Amino acid sequence: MQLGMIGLGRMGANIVRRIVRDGNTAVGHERHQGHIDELSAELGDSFKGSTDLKEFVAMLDAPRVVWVMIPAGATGAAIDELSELLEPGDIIIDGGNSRYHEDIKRAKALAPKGIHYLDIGTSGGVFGLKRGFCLMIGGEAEQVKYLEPLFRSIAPGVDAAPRTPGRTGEPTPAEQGWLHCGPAGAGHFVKMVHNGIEYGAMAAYAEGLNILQHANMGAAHDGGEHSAEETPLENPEYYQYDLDIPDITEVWRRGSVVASWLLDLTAGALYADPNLDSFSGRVSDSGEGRWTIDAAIDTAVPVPVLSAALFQRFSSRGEALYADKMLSAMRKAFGGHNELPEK
Ligand SMILES: O=C(O)[C@H](O)[C@@H](O)[C@H](O)[C@H](O)COP(=O)(O)O
Repeated sequence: MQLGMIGLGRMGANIVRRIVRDGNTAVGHERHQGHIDELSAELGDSFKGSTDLKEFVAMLDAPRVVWVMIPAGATGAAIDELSELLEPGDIIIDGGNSRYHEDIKRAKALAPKGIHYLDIGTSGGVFGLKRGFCLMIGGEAEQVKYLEPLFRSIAPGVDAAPRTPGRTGEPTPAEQGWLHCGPAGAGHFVKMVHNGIEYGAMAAYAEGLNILQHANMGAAHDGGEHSAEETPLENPEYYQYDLDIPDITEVWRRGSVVASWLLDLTAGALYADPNLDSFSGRVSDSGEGRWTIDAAIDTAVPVPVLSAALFQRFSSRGEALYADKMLSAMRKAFGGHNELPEK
C-alpha cells in the first residue's frame, strides 16, 4: 500500500520507516526539504516527497491515504487545506493528539465531500520505530478494514506482550497493538483517557519516590528541638535511610507489582542523572489531561487521582505560589505566625 505523510518529525518519519520496512511505499510532505532528502536517502525508491502540498497530493495514487502527524494546534488548518485538494473516496487520518470534539466536527464536515476521516490516537513516542506504535482508531469500519495492512506494520505486534491467558487462536487486532475503538472521535477519546492515566501513573511514581528521597530526614535532625513554628519530626529514628533511588527503581523492574515501561524509563532517567540535576521540575501539559477531567465532569465520574495529578503539574509551574502566600498571610493574621526562612 501507499501512505501519504504530512509531518516528517520523529513520529511521522518513524511511521513511514515501519511501513516501508514491510514493503509499502510512502510520500511525504514537510516544510523542511532537509527532512525529505534525509528520508529519501535512507529509503530509496520506497519514499518520495515534496515541500509543496499540491505537488505532494499529485504524487499520491487514488484513493489517497494521508496521515497528518503534526502538533495538534496546527492540524485543523492543515486538514482544511488538504481537503480542498482531495477527491471523494480519499482518506484523511489525524494521528496527532487532537481533542476528540474536533474529530466529530471534521468527520461531519468532510462527509458531504465524500472524504473519509479517521482519528488515530498514537502512543509510543520516540521509541515507536523499535517498539511500534499503539493505535487507537476512530471512524468508519470500512476504512479501518481497508487500512489494516498499514496498521499491522505500524503497531507493535502480538509479541510485544505475553498473550493474556485464555486468548488463543489468531491474535485479534487489539492483541497486535491496534484497535478500532468506535465512530469518529472514539480513537482520540481513548487516547485522551490513556494520557489522563499517564498523568496519574507518573504522579504516583514521582510522589512515592519523593518519600523515599526524604527517608533520611532524621539523620540531619537535631532531636526535636525545633522552633514551635516548624512541624517537628517526632521520631527521627524512623527516618535514617539513605536510600539509593536509582537502584530501587531498578529492583522494582524485576518481578514487582509496579513494574512497567514507565518505570523502565524512570530507572533509565535516574541512572543517567541520579539527582535529576538537569531538570527544573516545571512540568508542561498539552491538554489531554485537562480534557480527561472535562469528560469526567461531564459524565459525573469521580477522578480524584487524575485531577490531583493534573493540578500538581500546574503547581510545578509556580501556579500555586499565590495560594501558598495567601496561606501564610492568613496564618500570620490569625496566629501571628511568621514564615520560617528556607532551609
Ligand atoms: O502516548 C504517548 O506516546 C504520549 O502520551 C505522547 O502522546 C506525548 O508524549 C504526550 O502527549 C505528552 O503529553 P503532555 O504534554 O500532556 O504531558
